[in-house]
Amino acid sequence: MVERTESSDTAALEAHAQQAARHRAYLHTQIAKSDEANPLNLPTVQRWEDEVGLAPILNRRVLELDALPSPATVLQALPLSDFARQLVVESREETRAVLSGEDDRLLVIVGPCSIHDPQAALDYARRLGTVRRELEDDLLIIMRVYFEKPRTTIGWKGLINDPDLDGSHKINKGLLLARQILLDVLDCGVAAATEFLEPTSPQYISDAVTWGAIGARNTESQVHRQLASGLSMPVGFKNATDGSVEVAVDSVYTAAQQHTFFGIDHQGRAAAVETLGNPDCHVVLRGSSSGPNYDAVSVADALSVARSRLSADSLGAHGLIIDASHGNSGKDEIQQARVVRSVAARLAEGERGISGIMMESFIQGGNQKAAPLAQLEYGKSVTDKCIAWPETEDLLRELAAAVRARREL
Ligand SMILES: O=C[C@H](O)[C@H](O)COP(=O)(O)O
Ligand SMILES: C=C(OP(=O)(O)O)C(=O)O
Repeated sequence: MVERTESSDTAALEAHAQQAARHRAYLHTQIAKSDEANPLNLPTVQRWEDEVGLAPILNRRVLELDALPSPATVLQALPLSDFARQLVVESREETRAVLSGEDDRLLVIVGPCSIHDPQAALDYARRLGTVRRELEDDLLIIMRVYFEKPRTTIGWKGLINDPDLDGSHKINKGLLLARQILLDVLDCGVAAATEFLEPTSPQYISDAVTWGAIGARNTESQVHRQLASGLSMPVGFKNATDGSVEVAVDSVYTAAQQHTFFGIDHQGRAAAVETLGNPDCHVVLRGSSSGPNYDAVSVADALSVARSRLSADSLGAHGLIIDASHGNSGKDEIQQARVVRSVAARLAEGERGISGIMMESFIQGGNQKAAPLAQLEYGKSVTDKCIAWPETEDLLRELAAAVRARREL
């Protein structure tokens, strides 16, 4: 097991609370500013096609180009505290160790399907922080802090894209708000997981992320595989929505290689990005439109595909993660809890191929239709149905007991 330092001690957290409160007050000023017409005094983007006489053929379907702050501007305005930086470094290393089997704990990625309300996110993070510390000998708990939602067709695309949930798409505000929430979650002593969807958004938030996901709708995308090859944290590739595990294994293989692709640097300038390859990628089994794949046979099959594919190229194959939601539960929170219990039972019987589990959970169970915050019930998902907090606590304790049982075998 990776040695844990003082960062998880209650005393260190309390000492940190004052600094975090001052930090939050500052951040609120920044967010308020971002609601103004021209946050951070950004230059107006000129319709260049008019100037060069290309208006009849260029940007014919582009309504508006609004300037965004550079990643460096956002990172400098909202920096990680020393405490948060240490938590990210340690928790990334712990995650890598759990995935490779050096650490016998279970990785648990748990939290709302999507973040829409900063207050509810922080409330959830505080609850999770307490359980995280209580169960840290058996579970490595990381909170789902998801700001970008991949849609099957159309729908709310998450807090970064539309922070006011009203179709106004204030991405300037969304970026700052998302970053503030991540900093707040880390300051509670809770490491964060997120899905990376837009290829340039990681430059604004990835320093605060311990585990990244590439979702089922993007797992076969070259752009996302390239992105993962340059990310600094372990990344899980979901199986495809049609159930294909092979495309996720191909992703793990591809993301481990070096790539050169289009991106932006921290000043927001277009850049050819050259990456080293990410050896800490792995598969996430999330079920599919044709049914679940969390059962023992599906897990063994996925591991065997991954091991033969990756060891042939001298790449270490990690254990995999079961996503108890999505295709594994038909997005039903009652079924999701059953999936978690079934996985816990198998762990207790000695299953070692499963390194982690993902659960969608929030303060209240179920979900509601996305709408502006004032019209919403507090602490309830605006995307997929979530397990309520009291049951989440029970499930976390059951998973910890299963890990202890597995250890004793
Ligand atoms: O996790 C959330 C959803 O499952 C995902 O964004 C797809 O949602 P949709 O099918 O409702 O668009
Ligand atoms: C969208 C998600 O999952 P998937 O890509 O498996 O549908 C998610 O985890 O939020």
